[in-house]
Amino acid sequence: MMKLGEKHFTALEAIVEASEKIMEIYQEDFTAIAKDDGSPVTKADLASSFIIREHLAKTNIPITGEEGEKADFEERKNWVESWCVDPLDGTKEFIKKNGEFAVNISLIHNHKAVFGAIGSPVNRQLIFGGQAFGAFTCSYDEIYQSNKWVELLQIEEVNDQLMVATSRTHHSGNTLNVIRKAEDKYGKAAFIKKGSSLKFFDLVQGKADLYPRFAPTMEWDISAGQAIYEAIGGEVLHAETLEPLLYNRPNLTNPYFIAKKKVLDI
Ligand SMILES: Nc1ncnc2c1ncn2[C@@H]1O[C@H](COP(=O)(O)O)[C@@H](OP(=O)(O)O)[C@H]1O
Ligand SMILES: [Mg+2]
Repeated sequence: MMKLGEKHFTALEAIVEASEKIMEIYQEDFTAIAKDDGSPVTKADLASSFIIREHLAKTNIPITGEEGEKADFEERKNWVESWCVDPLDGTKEFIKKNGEFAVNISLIHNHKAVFGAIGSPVNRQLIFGGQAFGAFTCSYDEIYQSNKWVELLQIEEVNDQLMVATSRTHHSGNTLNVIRKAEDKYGKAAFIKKGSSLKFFDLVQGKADLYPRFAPTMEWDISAGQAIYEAIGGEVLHAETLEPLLYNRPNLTNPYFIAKKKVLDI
């Protein structure tokens, strides 16, 4: 297994520092404004984006992110390596003040998510890793104490009761079809409802077996989680082709997908 390098630590630091700013704003009376696409944005999204960009600028690797300039595909198609950043994933949950938001950073290499890190600002906990590194969890205070990191175990079994992760706010009929199919094989499912990429905390710890998503998401919502999950026997598959999702695509909106344990057979 490879050890994390300087750029990976820069990403972890960026998440910790951005999270501190997010939590400062979380305690205040902030307001949300609507973006051009109608989705909400707050001072916290923008402040977090600024901090993360400042950190990642040290790596000289270009960035695709939810907030800030997005390069055209004409330029992006030449990128061998790029960061993909969601400075505040789950803005709706942040506004509702239910704690279910996250900060996501992934590293894309030739369209594949090779490293990912997700931070929970409320719990001050990180998950991070990739196929070359393995996957780990640690608290925000432990990023430079690798002896305190907990290595996440390879996922080898489906839970006795099938556990399905779902969005708190975005659903569709097809999600139910996939769940029914899995239930035919594994019995009645129970649900873990959670906003944002925090769902990947449940997936990588094996608590959730399946996360079918037949509603829109963007590259920065899922790529970090995919990199970590793939390191330990999880997969994130295009719902139609059943191929792993690729990134830095012309269209940054993801296809519908199914994230699941590899051992879960549907
Ligand atoms: N109509 C839409 N188009 C694109 N992405 C959407 C969308 N509706 C929701 N999303 C994505 O779904 C994410 C929330 O996921 P969930 O429903 O699992 O909590 C949002 O993250 P942001 O809050 O960062 O915008 C957003 O990126
Ligand atoms: Mg998001």
